[in-house]
Amino acid sequence: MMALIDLRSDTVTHPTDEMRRAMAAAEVGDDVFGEDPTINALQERAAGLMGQEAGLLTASGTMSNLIAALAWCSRGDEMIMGQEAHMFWNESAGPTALAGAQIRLVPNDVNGRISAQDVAAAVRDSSNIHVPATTLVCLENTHNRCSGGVMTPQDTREVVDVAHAAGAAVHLDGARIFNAAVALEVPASELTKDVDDVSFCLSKALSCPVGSVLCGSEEFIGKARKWRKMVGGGMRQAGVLAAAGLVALDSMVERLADDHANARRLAAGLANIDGLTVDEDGIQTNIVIFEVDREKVGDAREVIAALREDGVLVSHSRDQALRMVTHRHITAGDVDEALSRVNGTVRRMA
Ligand SMILES: Cc1ncc(COP(=O)(O)O)c(CN[C@H](C(=O)O)[C@H](C)O)c1O
Repeated sequence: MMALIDLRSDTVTHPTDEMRRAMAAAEVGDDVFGEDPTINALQERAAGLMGQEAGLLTASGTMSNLIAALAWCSRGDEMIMGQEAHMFWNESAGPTALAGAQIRLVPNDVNGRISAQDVAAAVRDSSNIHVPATTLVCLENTHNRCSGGVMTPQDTREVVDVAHAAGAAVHLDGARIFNAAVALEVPASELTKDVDDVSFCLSKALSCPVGSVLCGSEEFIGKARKWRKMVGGGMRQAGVLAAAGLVALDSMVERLADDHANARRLAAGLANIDGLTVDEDGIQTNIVIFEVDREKVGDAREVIAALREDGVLVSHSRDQALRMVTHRHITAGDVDEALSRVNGTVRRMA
C-alpha cells in the first residue's frame, strides 16, 4: 500500500513528540477563572510576539475571527474585507449571522493584498440615514486563496491609516502570520503591531493539535474574553493545549522556511507538467494554487479523485484551481514523489 502524500493543508500536521511531552507535564488550572498558568504564559508570550498588550487562547482561527467581529461590530454595521477572504468564503457566514455585520468586499491583488485606495473608496458615510457605518476592516496575512501571498509592514500600515482615519478598527486574520514573517525575514510584530487585533493559528504550520491566539489591547481582550465565553469558548484546564503552543513558538517558526522551499520546488515541478498552470514567481510561502486545463486534463474535482487514487491528497481552491500546502510532514523527497505521481495521473487522464 503506497504511503499517501497529504498536501491538502497545513492543518493536517500532528503535534511533535516534544509537544506531547510538554502537554503531559503541563501545569493547569481553571482558565475561566484565569488560573491556568500555562495558558497565561502562552497568551503573554503571544502578545509580546505580536507587539500587542494581551492575548486570548481560542479553539480555532474561525473562532478568533468571529470574536473580533463580535467585539468590533454592532448589528447593522459593515465590515470591509478582500473578495477572497477566508472570513467570507470559509467561516459559515459567522460574522454576518452572529455579529449582524454586513460584509463589503473589495478586490484582492494576486498576493491577496487589499489597497488603501479601495478601502478608502469603500468606507461608508453613515451620517446618511440610509447608510451603515464601517466599523471594521479585515486583513489576511498570509493569504489562503491567493497562494499564500504576503502583506509587508508598509502594505499593512497603509490600510491601517485609512481605516483609522475613517474611524474603523483593523482585524488581521494572521492564521499564517509566522509564514509571512519568515518569508519577509522580519519579526512578526512588524506585521502586527499597528493593527487593532490579530489572530494567529497554532494548529496549522506550527503543528499544534488545536488552537489560535487572539491578541490586542487589554481593553479589547477583556471584551473578547466575554464574547468567547458567550460562544461557548471558555476553557478549563486547557494548559495541556497551551503547552504545545509554547513549544511551537520556541521550535516551529524558523523551520517554516523549509516549507516555503518545498512549495517553490513543488511549483517548479507542476509548471513542467503539460495541462497544469502555476505562477512559480508568485509562490511566497507554503501554499501552491495551480490551474488544471479542463480540455487537456479534465474537471478539477475529477482530478482530485484521481490524484487520491494515486496517493496524493490535494484540496479544491476554486473552479479549475487546486491547492497544495506544504508542511512539516512533507520532505523534498515527498515533493519529488508527489510530482511523479501527479505527472502519471495527468497523463492517464489526458
Ligand atoms: C486564512 C485562514 N484564516 C482562518 C482559518 C480558520 O482556521 P481554523 O478555524 O481552521 O482553525 C483558516 C483555515 N483554513 C483551512 C485551510 O487552509 O485548510 C480551511 C480552508 O478552512 C485560514 O486559512
